[in-house]
Amino acid sequence: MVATKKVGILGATGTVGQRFILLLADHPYFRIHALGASSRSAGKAYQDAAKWKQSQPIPEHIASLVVQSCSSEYFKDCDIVFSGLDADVAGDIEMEFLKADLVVFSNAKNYRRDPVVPLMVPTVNTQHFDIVPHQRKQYNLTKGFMVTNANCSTTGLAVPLKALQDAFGPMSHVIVHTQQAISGAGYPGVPSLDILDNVVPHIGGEEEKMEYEARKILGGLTNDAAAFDMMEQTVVSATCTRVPVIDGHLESVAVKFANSPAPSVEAVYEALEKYQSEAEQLQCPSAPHKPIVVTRLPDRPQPRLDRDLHRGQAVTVGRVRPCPVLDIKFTLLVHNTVLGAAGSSVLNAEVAVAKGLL
Ligand SMILES: NC(=O)C1=CN([C@@H]2O[C@H](COP(=O)(O)OP(=O)(O)OC[C@H]3O[C@@H](n4cnc5c(N)ncnc54)[C@H](OP(=O)(O)O)[C@@H]3O)[C@@H](O)[C@H]2O)C=CC1
Ligand SMILES: N[C@@H](CC(=O)OP(=O)(O)O)C(=O)O
Repeated sequence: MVATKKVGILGATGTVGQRFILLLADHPYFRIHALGASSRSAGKAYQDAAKWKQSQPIPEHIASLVVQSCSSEYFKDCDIVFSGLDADVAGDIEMEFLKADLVVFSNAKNYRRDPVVPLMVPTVNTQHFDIVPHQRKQYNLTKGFMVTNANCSTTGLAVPLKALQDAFGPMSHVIVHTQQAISGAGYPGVPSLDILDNVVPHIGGEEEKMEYEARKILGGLTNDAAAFDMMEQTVVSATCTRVPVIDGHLESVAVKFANSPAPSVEAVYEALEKYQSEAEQLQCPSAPHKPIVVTRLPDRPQPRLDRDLHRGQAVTVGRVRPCPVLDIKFTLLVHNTVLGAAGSSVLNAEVAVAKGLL
């Protein structure tokens, strides 16, 4: 039985913030205690501040909570602070919270490349929590620490790549092409006249993030748990596009393994099916029973049909086939605002609780 933890949400009114509200409203041991957003929202009841766009209503006990500005003084009683802040402001605000010795789980890109901050996908690299004691020393903290989650497209990619790396050793080349949902751009996001009846073949900064982040996530930690070892032997090439889908990023992936011969299609399916995560072994309440849902149907995965499997915390993988250029290719689907954003933070925090870090 885990003792109740008070949690705060920064950026609570945004697309990711709204997902946090839904994921945390009935959580078995996290209780929403404080909500933060910009000065446009501070002082208002949540239901008046948020442009609520979820298919479920605002949970009753949250609707009347007053939104605060994002200053650590209003969050000092929180055991955990989840951040869905706009990246333009996340850097300064999250650092102020960390220096106030608070525990911060961030969705923003600002600290993903920090040498002592884990970049964590909860069904992939929760072993990276081992750097927390070193991070605390660096920042002179007693109980606080910061963990970031990855870019939403990188998150979907990292899960099957980890299963393949565990089963068949390192990959030398990964080529990925994404078809990303419009909710990835926040609210109001991409203008309807740009996206309806159209595909936009560019998402600023996204390809560089995927090419870097996958290698930090799939790398290890040094023996003294004071630095990350990037997965240097793998080159990742990404092409990112925006398509008129509301939620769910679809990705076409081709990989070449460093070792030969390459595994068969059947061996790849089996490795994906067998893959398990530490989050599930630790019996975290939001852990998917299967981090990877394998489909052998020829026309799946599809965003509308597969994004909510395992409450949006699993990655669906299908269409595994030989690649005439690299070794094998497949298609994956990730729910970009659940496992790709708020869901990752919540599950990362559950793992931190299970590991006794807070
Ligand atoms: N959408 C997605 O799929 C994913 C998003 N992310 C990342 O998560 C973060 C949030 O994204 P998203 O929810 O889409 O963005 P939104 O634009 O929908 O929401 C941004 C939030 O930040 C708040 N905010 C803006 N300016 C300030 C400020 N000056 N001070 C305090 N709060 C402020 C807004 O408050 P207010 O309402 O008051 O303006 C709002 O709550 C971003 O860093 C994004 O890159 C990561 C992975 C996936
Ligand atoms: N850029 C992503 C969402 C996002 O905000 O990513 P990041 O957290 O890496 O900035 C998308 O548009 O789908």
